[in-house]
Amino acid sequence: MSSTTENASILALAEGILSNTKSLIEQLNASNTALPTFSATSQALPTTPDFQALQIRLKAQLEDLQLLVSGPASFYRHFLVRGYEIATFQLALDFEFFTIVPSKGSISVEDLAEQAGLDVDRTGRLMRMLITQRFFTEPNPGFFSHNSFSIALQKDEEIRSMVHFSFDEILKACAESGAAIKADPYNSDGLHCPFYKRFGVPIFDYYEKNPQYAGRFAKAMAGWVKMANNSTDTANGYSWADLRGTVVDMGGGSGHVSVELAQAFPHLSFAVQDGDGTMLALGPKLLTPDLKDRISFTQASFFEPQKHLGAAAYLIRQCTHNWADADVVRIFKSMVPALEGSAPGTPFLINDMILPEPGTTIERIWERERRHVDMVMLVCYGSKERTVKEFDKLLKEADERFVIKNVHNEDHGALGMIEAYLNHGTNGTNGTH
Ligand SMILES: C[S@@+](CC[C@H](N)C(=O)[O-])C[C@H]1O[C@@H](n2cnc3c(N)ncnc32)[C@H](O)[C@@H]1O
Repeated sequence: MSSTTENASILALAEGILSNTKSLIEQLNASNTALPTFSATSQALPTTPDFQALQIRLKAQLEDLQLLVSGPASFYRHFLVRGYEIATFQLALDFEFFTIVPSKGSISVEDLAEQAGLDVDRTGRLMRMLITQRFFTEPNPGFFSHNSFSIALQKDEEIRSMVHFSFDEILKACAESGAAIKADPYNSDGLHCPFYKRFGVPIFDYYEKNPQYAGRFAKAMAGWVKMANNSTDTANGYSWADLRGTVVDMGGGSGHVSVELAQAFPHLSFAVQDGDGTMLALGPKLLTPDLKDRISFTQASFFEPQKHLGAAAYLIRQCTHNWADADVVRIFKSMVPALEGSAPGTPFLINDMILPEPGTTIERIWERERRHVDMVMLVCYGSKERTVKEFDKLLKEADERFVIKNVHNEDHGALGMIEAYLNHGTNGTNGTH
């Protein structure tokens, strides 16, 4: 359940919009940011938590006003054609309109069509459809230029990769959702999900077999960090300063999170583990000389018993959401020998998105952003994002002695941090430090 403006009159909504727009302008003035326009030279907006909170409030009001002003019939008239709007955008990405249209000046429809390798008629029709949605402009008939929204995809290859991969393989997988789930309505995992139905392999195997798309996926993930603004959630989500020793970063990929933490907390060392040797091999290249002795890389599967004993903490970041419940229980079980072999109270840190418990009153847009990612998991991995209660249940299923001691960032930020431990203390201790 999300907080709503459900019973607000359209006038109250409009007044709220006016008041929040004034606050937004004040924040922009205070940070010396020019007011946004559709011009290709419009300045980027701030990404501070205060500004984002205001954006979310305003967007919820704008959305409600738009819905109420439209009414259901007119709303569905526009909703049902989103598939065509998405097809237009997919074509613009596939035919590289965003990079072909020059950053300054304009390009004729004929030149754009020739460079894109597409006929002039459909090039013009696609561009004019996009323009109605506020991507690109047509300053003179038959000549196209960028606006602030289209140029954003030219300027940043990582953000463009995130958008393109979403409109390519992920959209194709989404289109198989009905067929995949109807074929097997009671099973959901990497082999029973729309991605598997579309491509015949689990998603990680797909990228192993298609290195050209694996490269775009890696860039897309870097783009997502910029768009979701979540890079600081791990560093701020736990009291790393209180730890001493080595943090094991399970499923750490190239180790980019360990690198960031090692820079922020120079007293700690990190042992990055990942199942994928190729991703792991990228890690040592990220290391500056001062980090070389503090970060190690080992190929290890988190489904196998954890071999690194006596760590200061075990971190698993953005991995549990890729796996179905039964697999997550296996991952948690594989931690038990290491936690038994470590000091009582050694933290097991699960750093993943946390969904609100049903019935919690929160911002609708905030919840929707989390449910978007939950749907990514459903479609691409047959897995899910979880509430704290769901994590607790899986931990207990793996071993009754798991206890959740703390939850950080539960109701703000993009990623939460569950601080669990294995209660194996002796002499009546409860296992905590
Ligand atoms: C979504 S990425 C998260 C990477 C990193 N922890 C982060 O937060 O950016 C999931 C990672 O899990 C790794 N992975 C998949 N299966 C694994 C396994 N069985 N054992 C260890 N790592 C695995 C993938 O190679 C990938 O690096």
